[in-house]
Amino acid sequence: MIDSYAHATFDVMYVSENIPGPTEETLEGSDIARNFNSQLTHCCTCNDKCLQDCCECLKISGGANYTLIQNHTKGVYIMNRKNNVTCTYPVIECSELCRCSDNCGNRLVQKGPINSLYVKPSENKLKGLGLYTNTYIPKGSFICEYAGEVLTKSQAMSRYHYNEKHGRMNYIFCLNEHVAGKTTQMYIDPSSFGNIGRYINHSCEPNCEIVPVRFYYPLPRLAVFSLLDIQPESEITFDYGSDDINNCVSEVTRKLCYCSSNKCKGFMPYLPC
Ligand SMILES: C[S@@+](CC[C@H](N)C(=O)[O-])C[C@H]1O[C@@H](n2cnc3c(N)ncnc32)[C@H](O)[C@@H]1O
Repeated sequence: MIDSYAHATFDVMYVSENIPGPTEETLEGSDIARNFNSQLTHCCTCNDKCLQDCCECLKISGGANYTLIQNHTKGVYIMNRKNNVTCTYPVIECSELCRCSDNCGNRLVQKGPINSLYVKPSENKLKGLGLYTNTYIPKGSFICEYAGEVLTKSQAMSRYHYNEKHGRMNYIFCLNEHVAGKTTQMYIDPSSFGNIGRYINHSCEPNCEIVPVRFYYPLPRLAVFSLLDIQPESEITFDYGSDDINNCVSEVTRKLCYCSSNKCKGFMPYLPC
């Protein structure tokens, strides 16, 4: 994958995609590993371009994943699926394991992030840094991954409490993956190993969402897709708690949200405990 944002800093090791966190010899650790392995090795035998009716990767995904739209300069692939479909089927892209060509329309996230992103302090300094775009992004576009270490719940909770105790920002994202009637929960932490997506702030009225996408290897990718047309110089945001998993904590302990949307709920979502 080409990721032109890759760079080294003294406190963050840049990784373009999710990496496994520390091994955990527990039931939870082996459950997550089993789930990952069961997702491995999907591939198709299409000759060139993949079509919905015969491509195995598209069949598992419940239909076409992406659609090519044309504008006057170039074609752009956008997400083709409604939210309820995304929840029921995993998004599986074609990959090196498949026989189809590299130009197959079912390869998007693996081509890497768009190249218009930059990091700067947010308008409200209390949010810290934020991720911005210097070009227009059409609705449905893939922007970048939110990549870091994949952790079990107990690992995530212990890091979360450590961050709280030491007044450090929390980067851990809880992914609820709903596939075939089963929900798998996993935690992604880009604080020490992360990519450009680690700078995306929360908004109660976001312009992006996270979609789990798989190709080639079993860890899911957290792909950030635009929910709206995004204008140049806008901040990229998603809702950290869109599954409404946050009602188990009293409001006293919750952090204030500075997203400045008219629909702001006042508090940041909280990790499920
Ligand atoms: C994934 S990081 C985002 C990048 C971070 N702002 C930075 O400077 O590196 C998440 C952290 O950013 C801050 N943050 C993100 N969205 C926020 C919001 N809407 N209101 C207040 N703080 C926010 C919180 O400290 C949160 O723990």
